[in-house]
Amino acid sequence: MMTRESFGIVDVAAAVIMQPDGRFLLTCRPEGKPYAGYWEFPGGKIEPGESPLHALDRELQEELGIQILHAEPWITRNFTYSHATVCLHFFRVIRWQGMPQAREHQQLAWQRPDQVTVSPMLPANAPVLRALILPPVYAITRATELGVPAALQQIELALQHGVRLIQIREKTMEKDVLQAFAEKIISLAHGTGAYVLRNSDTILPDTCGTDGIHLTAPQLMALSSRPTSGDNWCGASCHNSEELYQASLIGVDFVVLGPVLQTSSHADATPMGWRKFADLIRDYPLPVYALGGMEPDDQAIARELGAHGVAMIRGTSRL
Ligand SMILES: Nc1nc2c([nH]c(=O)n2[C@H]2C[C@H](O)[C@@H](COP(=O)(O)OP(=O)(O)OP(=O)(O)O)O2)c(=O)[nH]1
Repeated sequence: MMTRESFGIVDVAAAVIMQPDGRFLLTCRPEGKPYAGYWEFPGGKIEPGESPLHALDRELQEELGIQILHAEPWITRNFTYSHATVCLHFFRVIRWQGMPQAREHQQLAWQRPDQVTVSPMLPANAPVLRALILPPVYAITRATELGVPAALQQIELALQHGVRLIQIREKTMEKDVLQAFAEKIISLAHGTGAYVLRNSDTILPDTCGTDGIHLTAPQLMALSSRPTSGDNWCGASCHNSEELYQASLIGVDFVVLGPVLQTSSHADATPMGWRKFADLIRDYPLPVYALGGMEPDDQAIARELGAHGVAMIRGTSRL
């Protein structure tokens, strides 16, 4: 029987073991393995007949002596090494039993997403570390509808409730008003360490002080490469598998997929529902935010189905 391994693809399950304060565990590959001395997420090869989650549970027991109590599927990335092409199935492990111990005499290090202090890292893992910096909630402005003072108040409150990623999505706002609005948001957001992206359909220039761009789906489909330099964030709006594929091809940092549920901001759009959402993002390489009718409580279901988090326009006022 032809298996994925006979085509040279090695399936691997890997864990982002996360503390409530956002720190996660990296381990150093022991002597005797390819890339010994490189840092990686705990995990290992999936054996024939095993599900990725079972394989991960087995590996974490063998390597660290812990048992998974709650894990969420996250992203799935392929990478070609000289020894093999690996397909890495990442999970976020939120609860576990036991205290991680170095059962294979490997070094262990708890790290912060924005401040990784160990190296070298396995080459496949750079985008994974970058993805871990992304916060769980993506807030989208609606000042055209609310008026600037109310929109600023809503953003200020959202920042106080921990929101760390904001998109300015004012497509019809007059230039001077938009620039003043953007300046205020950027100053509020940067005061808390939050990132601000500008929607590519606004008239804000790329020198306006935002931390990157959010592409509309038509703009995403028209591009042949990622528009910003590596340091700037680049997100994209997707509604179907073609757009998701294009986003992964040009290598944006994350996507927003929807509408998942009915939403008054796009009342004429047919929502895809959670089942289709989960089907579309299964084995997808980039972090995905669910969009469309999202409320703060929807974070749990979105993550359970493999999303990175939720994007909200109205829901931010209920955080
Ligand atoms: N565990 C893990 N493996 C990774 C990561 N990133 C990455 O490219 N890999 C690659 C390295 C290896 O080619 C492959 C994992 O294979 P492995 O040899 O460590 O698997 P294993 O623990 O089952 O080892 P073994 O019993 O076969 O010796 O996946 C990561 O973050 N964690």
